[in-house]
Amino acid sequence: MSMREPGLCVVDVEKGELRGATNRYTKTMGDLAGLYEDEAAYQAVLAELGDKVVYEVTDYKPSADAGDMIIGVTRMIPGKVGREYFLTRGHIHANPNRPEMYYGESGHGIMLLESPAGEIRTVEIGPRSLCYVPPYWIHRSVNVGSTDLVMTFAYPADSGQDYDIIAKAGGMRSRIVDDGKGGWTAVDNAGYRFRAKELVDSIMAR
Ligand SMILES: O=P(O)(O)OC[C@H]1O[C@H](O)[C@H](O)[C@@H](O)[C@@H]1O
Ligand SMILES: [Fe+2]
Repeated sequence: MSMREPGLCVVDVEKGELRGATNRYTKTMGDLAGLYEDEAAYQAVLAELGDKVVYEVTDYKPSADAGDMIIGVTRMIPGKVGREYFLTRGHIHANPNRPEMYYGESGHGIMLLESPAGEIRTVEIGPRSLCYVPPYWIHRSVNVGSTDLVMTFAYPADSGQDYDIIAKAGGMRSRIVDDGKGGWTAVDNAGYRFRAKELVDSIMAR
């Protein structure tokens, strides 16, 4: 690795972005086709939101070198598709043994995690919560609040993102839905298919 200059960015909690970021990544509802359980509700929300940004990431990426680090901010608007709260696409790191941390800035979120073998964990994130995503866990954030969910994150620069792992399993094993009392609950995803043991073993060997 070569010497690099120190950096400084400022987390703008109100805007839900990182001032001084080198990249911006945005998703509209149209980019999230096939992720929600209720297709009719998805079409209705899509028609309502059009090209509105549903979540965005602003990050500072000095390099993609092993040992370097990416820092950034993610912001997701509140809402539901049917009973299901707004979510990010979700991924496992392409180098699956890389971790991540998320720090709650504002709003109320859930980090939904799934191991390659299909175990599920949920971590509730509010302001000043620091969530540790260990190596090998598939992760997706969900906004279960009524305001923007804003989180700061950091992860190794050579992590990468693999989205196929979720798509091939028919989604994540659980969905985060309205519990009917203004809160949230995790329910089974009826379309979920467990990964073959050989695939789980090969991921865990990396
Ligand atoms: O990549 P997605 O699953 O769409 O999630 C959006 C973003 O979530 C987090 O903030 C990660 O640190 C980003 O690297 C990722 O791109
Ligand atoms: Fe990640």
